[in-house]
Amino acid sequence: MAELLLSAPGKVILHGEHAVVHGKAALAVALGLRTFLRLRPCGGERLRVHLPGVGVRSGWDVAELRALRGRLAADFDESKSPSTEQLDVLKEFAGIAADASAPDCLAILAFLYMYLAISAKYGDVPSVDITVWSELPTGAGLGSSAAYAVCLAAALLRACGAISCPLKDGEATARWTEEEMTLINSWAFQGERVIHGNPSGVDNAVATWGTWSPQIPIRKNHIIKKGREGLGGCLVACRVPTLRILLTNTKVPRSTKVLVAGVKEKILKFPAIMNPVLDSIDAISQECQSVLEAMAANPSPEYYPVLEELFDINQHHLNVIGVGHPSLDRLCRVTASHGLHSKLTGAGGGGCSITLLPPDTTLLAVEAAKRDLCACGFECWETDIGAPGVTLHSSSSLSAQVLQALSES
Ligand SMILES: Nc1ncnc2c1ncn2[C@@H]1O[C@H](COP(=O)(O)OP(=O)(O)OP(=O)(O)O)[C@@H](O)[C@H]1O
Ligand SMILES: C[C@@](O)(CCO)CC(=O)[O-]
Ligand SMILES: [Mg+2]
Repeated sequence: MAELLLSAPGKVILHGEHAVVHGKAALAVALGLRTFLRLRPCGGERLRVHLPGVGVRSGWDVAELRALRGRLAADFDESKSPSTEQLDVLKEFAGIAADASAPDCLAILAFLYMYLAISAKYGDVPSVDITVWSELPTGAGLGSSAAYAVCLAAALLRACGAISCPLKDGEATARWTEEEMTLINSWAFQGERVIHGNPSGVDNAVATWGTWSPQIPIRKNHIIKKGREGLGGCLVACRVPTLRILLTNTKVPRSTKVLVAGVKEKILKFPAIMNPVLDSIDAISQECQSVLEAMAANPSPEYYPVLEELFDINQHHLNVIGVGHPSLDRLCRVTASHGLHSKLTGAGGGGCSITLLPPDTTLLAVEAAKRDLCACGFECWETDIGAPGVTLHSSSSLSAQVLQALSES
């Protein structure tokens, strides 16, 4: 088989993080920052993996992996969750402690699970050398785990022949068919389960399908159907506005898995208090969607104060459900001092926030806000919102920087 180069985008959640895990709506957009994967055939019956973002360089004998697959003795399917017993066997095999949650451990575990499950269902993956490199910060709320899982799912499914290679000679990029993307998304969701514990599936859906429009309403357990209906509906029914957003990374590390588990615990402890908050977040997502649709039809600046107020209310709600952080409070105060409104995005607990930049925001105000945010030790950047989902690339379509990062293995 030939070399494969592919990529998947990160995402920004405008509203609905955490609530989406409990069946509420979320509005998410694909981000112009991507994770890239290179798969190269190699000899020697070895599988080699290089993940520079999390400091992993590992390799296993293919025969050893086949034996491990036998030990798991499972009927793998894209609709089946990884079981605790299976993950325990993988941890033992990879020398990972039972309670390990470090980025490299989770990355290896997700890789091994997807490799074994996909090869068990569709046939052996040949000896290959896989490198994954990302423009996304890891564990910062921008969907790095989902972009990683989507890249792995697409590469492994292609390597064992379960999906086609849509890239024709002379083409720069290509996308898979709807049916193939559904399969990629389902396997990526299982990879996300290894990393997140109990993901909603919103992040992998966005990384798979991407979006050129700033809204895909998605609910847990209706990911593909809802997401596709939502996306199709948006593209057909309305034009959507381009939002200018400043992304800020507090650089405070956190784990989505831990934060999602913490919210669940709070809901179980105080259902009568927490459930109305989730309902309110759901209403915010619905309201934001209506406003965005109205803005698309009538791009008037009068809508921005509403969007800003929704950011403020949701940020308070996210603090109430326990996923705020002092660094995020500080960030919101700094942007507020420049008349700008922010909320955390993704799992919270640190990580990234989004700040809305209405069209009348002066360059000077943005620069002043950025300067003050950087002075807090944060990193911020404006980036494109709306990006294609999982994509196959020819090597000539990738920048020299990406190619170099992928070949430094
Ligand atoms: N480029 C990568 N290479 C290998 N593993 C990665 C890569 N990017 C992410 N991961 C895995 O995903 C984990 C981070 O996932 P986590 O869900 O906590 O954060 P996130 O996806 O960046 O944020 P969020 O889920 O809030 O959007 C890392 O600890 C690592 O295991
Ligand atoms: C916090 C969360 O809602 C978003 C993480 O990007 C988790 C999920 O949806 O799986
Ligand atoms: Mg994640």
